[in-house]
Amino acid sequence: MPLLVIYNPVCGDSTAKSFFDESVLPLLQSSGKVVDKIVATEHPNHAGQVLVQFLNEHEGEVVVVLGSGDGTLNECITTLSSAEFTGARSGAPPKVVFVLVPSGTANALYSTLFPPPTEGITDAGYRLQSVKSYLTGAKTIPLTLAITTLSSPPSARKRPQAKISAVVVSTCMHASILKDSEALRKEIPGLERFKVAAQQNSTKWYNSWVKLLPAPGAEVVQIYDQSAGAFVDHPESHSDDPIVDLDGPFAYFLATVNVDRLEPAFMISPLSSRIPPPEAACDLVIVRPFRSPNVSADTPETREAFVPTLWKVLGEAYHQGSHVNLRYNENGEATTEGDGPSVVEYIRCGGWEWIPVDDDEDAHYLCSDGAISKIEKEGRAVCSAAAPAAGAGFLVHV
Ligand SMILES: Nc1ncnc2c1ncn2[C@@H]1O[C@H](COP(=O)(O)OP(=O)(O)OP(=O)(O)O)[C@@H](O)[C@H]1O
Repeated sequence: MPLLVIYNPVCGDSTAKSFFDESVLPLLQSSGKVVDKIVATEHPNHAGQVLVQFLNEHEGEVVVVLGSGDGTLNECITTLSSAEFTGARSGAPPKVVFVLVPSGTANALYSTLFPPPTEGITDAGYRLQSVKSYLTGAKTIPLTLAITTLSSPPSARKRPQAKISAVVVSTCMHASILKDSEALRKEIPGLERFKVAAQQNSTKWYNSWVKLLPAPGAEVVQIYDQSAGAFVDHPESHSDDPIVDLDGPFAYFLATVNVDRLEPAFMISPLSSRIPPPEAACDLVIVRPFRSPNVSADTPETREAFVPTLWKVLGEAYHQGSHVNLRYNENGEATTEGDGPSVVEYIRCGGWEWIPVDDDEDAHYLCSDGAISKIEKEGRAVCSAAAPAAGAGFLVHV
């Protein structure tokens, strides 16, 4: 099978080149693998261009050993999804098998597929697990894609734009943090900028209309029931009318595919690995402040008073994803011992619509695998989870 090696020399702590030169390439060679092409990316989107060119030059399914974070993987998938192929490939979507070498900052997909702790294993050993799976011919798994269509208002008569994600699609706090941390990059180069951006956005609530749609093979939308420890049918989703409408305001709204975490310890959608979906689906983590018994109005004071609840949710996500078990107690505190409403609504669905309220500027931002888009005024974002067509799509060695 044709073998392409791509690494991003500037992602994460910029060690991809030395790791490939000293560990990955020698291991491939000593295992008898012939590499057809090796490319160090030179600019954003380069990885996708290289992959499309490689596919045009080779037949059948190809293997890509990819040294990067989630952003470069996304570039490969996005470029390929809209590429026009020539010759034997025209009309037949390609099949690409990725062998991941985590080299980015967060490596959400890799740390989900190969979860820490890593005791008893060296750093190099940890990073070579997908390579070893490839060398031993072990398992591959298909990636589900989340396809988000950003539409303009009907009067604009513009084509919708599609964003493809293999990890996360979010609005609200997560999108705001990603947007603002980019603006802080020059001023604060390290991870500290995410904390500063989180502080800047801690009192924001976001107004939007939301619809939840069932997965193609499921009749209804599902919601996690803490008492049952299982997904159950959403009480407002019925087989004759499965779409669920949710009112805002929202503090947190984040959907994942393929991953249970966004960085090794930040397990924001833990049920995607604890109770794996039987088919392509999004796991949605939602926090709506009005579920709190202490919140009955949207005022600067109630927003300020809600900040500890939001921090509690995010803090518990770092503790094996235990935010999914938080409930309000009689004092309105978020606690795992409470018996009131769940603080987080954890939804499993086929997709969702986000229609931001016009005058809420902040509700118009959407994050797709780290890239920020702006939804136009009177526009909307519609996201759906998609499984690859048989014989095509993206797989990962695990
Ligand atoms: N030579 C290059 N110079 C500058 N940017 C590059 C170069 N090659 C790739 N890039 C860009 O680097 C960005 C970051 O890469 P990537 O997302 O893989 O790593 P990361 O952000 O460190 O990790 P993670 O996504 O896991 O947090 C990508 O958006 C890609 O476009």
